[in-house]
Amino acid sequence: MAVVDRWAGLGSALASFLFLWSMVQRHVPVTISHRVATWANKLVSYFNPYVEITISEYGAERFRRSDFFLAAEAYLSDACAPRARKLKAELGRDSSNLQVSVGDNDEVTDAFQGATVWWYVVKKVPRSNVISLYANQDDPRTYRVVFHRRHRDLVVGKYLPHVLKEGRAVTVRNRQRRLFTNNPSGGGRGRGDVWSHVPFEHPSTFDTLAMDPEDKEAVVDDLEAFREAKDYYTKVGKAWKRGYLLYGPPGTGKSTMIAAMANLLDYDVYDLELTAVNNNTDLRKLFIETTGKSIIVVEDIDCSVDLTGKRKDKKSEREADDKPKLPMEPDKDEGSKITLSGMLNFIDGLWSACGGERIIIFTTNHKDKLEPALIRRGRMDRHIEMSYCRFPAFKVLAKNYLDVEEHELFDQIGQLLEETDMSPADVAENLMSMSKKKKKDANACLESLVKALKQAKEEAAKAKVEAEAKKKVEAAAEAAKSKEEDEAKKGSG
Ligand SMILES: Nc1ncnc2c1ncn2[C@@H]1O[C@H](COP(=O)(O)OP(=O)(O)OP(=O)(O)O)[C@@H](O)[C@H]1O
Ligand SMILES: [Mg+2]
Repeated sequence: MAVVDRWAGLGSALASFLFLWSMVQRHVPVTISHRVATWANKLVSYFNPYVEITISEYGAERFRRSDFFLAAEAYLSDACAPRARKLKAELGRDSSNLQVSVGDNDEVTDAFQGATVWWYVVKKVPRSNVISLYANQDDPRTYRVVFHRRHRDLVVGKYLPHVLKEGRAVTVRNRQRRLFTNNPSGGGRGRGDVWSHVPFEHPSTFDTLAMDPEDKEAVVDDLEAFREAKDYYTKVGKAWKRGYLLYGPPGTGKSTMIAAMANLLDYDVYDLELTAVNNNTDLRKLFIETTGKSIIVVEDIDCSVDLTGKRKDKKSEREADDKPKLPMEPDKDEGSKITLSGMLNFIDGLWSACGGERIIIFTTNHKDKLEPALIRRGRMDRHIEMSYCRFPAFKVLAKNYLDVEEHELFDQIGQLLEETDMSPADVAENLMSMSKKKKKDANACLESLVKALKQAKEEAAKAKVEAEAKKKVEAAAEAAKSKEEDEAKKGSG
């Protein structure tokens, strides 16, 4: 880098010369002084083979740090910090991770396709008599990127875009993922007004998720294909998003799977509570304020909106009838309700393409109650059934909870699980409660599970007998009633 400094020295010598020249230029015609200055500049650039590009911390938008600067900072901390002599360690804004970056007024060297690039971190010291209104801008920094002029095309055309791409990827890798929930409608305009967030720290992964291994592998493959498919979506002219419908009885792992998906893809989660949204306009606003690399979840979609478009809670829905829970026709009072058309726009409206890389997930306990238009392929691209715990899923739970992969009771448990519908949540609870008391005594846990399964089987058989008896009584009452009506008709005739 000494070479660069030597040329920088020559530049400043010539600058001093130009200053002296300006002192005497009032005695010289303007055109001549202008020419001399131009020649001097040409002379410097002719002999100085180095080119410099600066990246300022605050660009045109004075109140926001420039995206390129942030990407360059992340890139340097990842790729070049190990070679820097002065390092700066800080805690990320949302994270507990320690982030190490290149220190102020230091230089690092980077190599790219045979070209050497020098990076300088220059901190502008604030003038003592200036009071800044913006705390962050007290001491803005600038990156100077210096390279030989023969690499100009390479640096501008390839290296800087590479820095931007890699820097953004590092930022995504290092960020603390977040779980967002929507604030009640009527909030302001920014993301902070419509969504609140907490760190997303759910430990679920596909390894700990109990389900049929083949189904699990298919879901993982699908998600990984989606993540890599940016070019494909562009080629076929589709917004880069994918919809999943997770359906099945309570406690079968729908919410757990969403967390596993977020952990696999490294995405944020937006948990959309429809009962807190006033109308289609607010719904759109919420969608627009989501970012890329995110999963937008509507849990219990069948319980959120009814035929008239009013929101209701899960309990009152369960007491309601079996009609589809979203209106087919747009409601007349469109401004004050969420309608089916609003929901469809939410999923595949024009603005859903902004940013891309989003997954939309609906969960439900009653797939049959959903409006077919809402879940047709193309909107909900994949329908995933989460079912009661069968033997392959049980094996995952036994390994997770008890560290047991083989056991003499497995055959019996496998048989019982085929005959009895028990949710993975209930199976897990049996394994866990015993393991707490008996310090992970696998035998005792599995015996307790066998007992619970037998009991559940007996109860199911009893309920079946009772239901059949009730049906018979109802049929007999119905027959007696119609016989009475027939006789009454005959009597009156
Ligand atoms: N398939 C599964 N694999 C591993 N754990 C599971 C699974 N299903 C349920 N569990 C356990 O049971 C608990 C409840 O599961 P979860 O909340 O995912 O069920 P759900 O299908 O979303 O239920 P609901 O329909 O009531 O929302 C989880 O915290 C998890 O510990
Ligand atoms: Mg759930």
